[in-house]
Amino acid sequence: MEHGTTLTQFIIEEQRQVPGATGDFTSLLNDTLTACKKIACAVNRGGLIGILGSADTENVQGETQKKLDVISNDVMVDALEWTGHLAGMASEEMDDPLPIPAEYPKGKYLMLFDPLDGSSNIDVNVSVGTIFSILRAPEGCDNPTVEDFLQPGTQQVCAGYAIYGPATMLVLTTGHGVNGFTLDRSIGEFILSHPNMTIPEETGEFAINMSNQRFWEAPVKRYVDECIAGSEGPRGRDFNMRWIASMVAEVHRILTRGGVFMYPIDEKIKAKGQDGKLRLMYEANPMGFIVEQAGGAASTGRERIMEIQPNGLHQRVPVVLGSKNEVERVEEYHREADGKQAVA
Ligand SMILES: O=P(O)(O)OC[C@H]1O[C@](O)(COP(=O)(O)O)[C@@H](O)[C@@H]1O
Repeated sequence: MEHGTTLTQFIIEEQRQVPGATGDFTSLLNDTLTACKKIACAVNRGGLIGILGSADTENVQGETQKKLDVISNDVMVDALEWTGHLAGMASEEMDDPLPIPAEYPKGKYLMLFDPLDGSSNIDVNVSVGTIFSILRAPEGCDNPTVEDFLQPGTQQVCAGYAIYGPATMLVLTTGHGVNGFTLDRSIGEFILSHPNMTIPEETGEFAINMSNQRFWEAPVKRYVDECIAGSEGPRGRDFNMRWIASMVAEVHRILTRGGVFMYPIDEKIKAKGQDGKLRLMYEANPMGFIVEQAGGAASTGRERIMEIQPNGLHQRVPVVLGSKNEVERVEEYHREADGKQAVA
């Protein structure tokens, strides 16, 4: 595809390779693009129209919502509920699945999304984003239950994210590689700018919230200590560290120049009775699909994320993703530690 290709043209030409494609999926993606453009506009003008700061409401995660969390969620719902392509949708900001109102036709897809990822960065003007995952709805399903959404990541039809940074970009996969599109505000179109994004297997860059170090499990402590020990240590080479606190921005950096991103389980998270920080259905699964399609790997440290059978809409999981060799090394350290624990 030559540069200058719009995302709509890209998807239409890709769908022509899909036997029996009806155009539904292409339209659903177009509706999602429109929502992301509207969110980009709101994020961009946030300080001018008084929508920065907290909404003083809590979401199902027990987190205080930002005004833009709520606004972005409403934008996604308004852009998607009337289109006739969805049977239902679910979001980080909504406790339960949202059925399609009776006055609108129902469709054959389910959409899960994190309307604004990296919320802690909104007010400080650091990159944030929207993450989405598209699944097929069970045949003839008009009113999807939670169970209908609980499909492993391997069942995703499409996964993508919009990143609202110096440039607004949209990166997605439909299972045929990963492509990045930049919003050309002069024409209001996403244009192919990063064809066939791939993650190098080797990297010298890791990302983790170091302030949680004292709570980490032994395999993560060992991996990070060895990176920090650099050329004098067992890895025999130096590593750089990054932490933006927006998963979208971390994954985008890794798709652009490699790296490994970790939000492992730790004693602090366990003490809250949780299984991780990040959510499986609308953070780990879509990012796992994108990373794997770009030649990387996505794991909990102990298993492939995309093979997890979900047990809840807002289920949390540990996340280790990025350059394949590093993810496999972290998994190896978990096997060794668990093995030692199993023997002990
Ligand atoms: O606050 P911490 O521990 O640095 O965690 C940052 C992580 O939490 C998140 O902000 C969670 O996502 P939300 O902002 O959608 O709740 C990730 O984007 C990011 O990687």
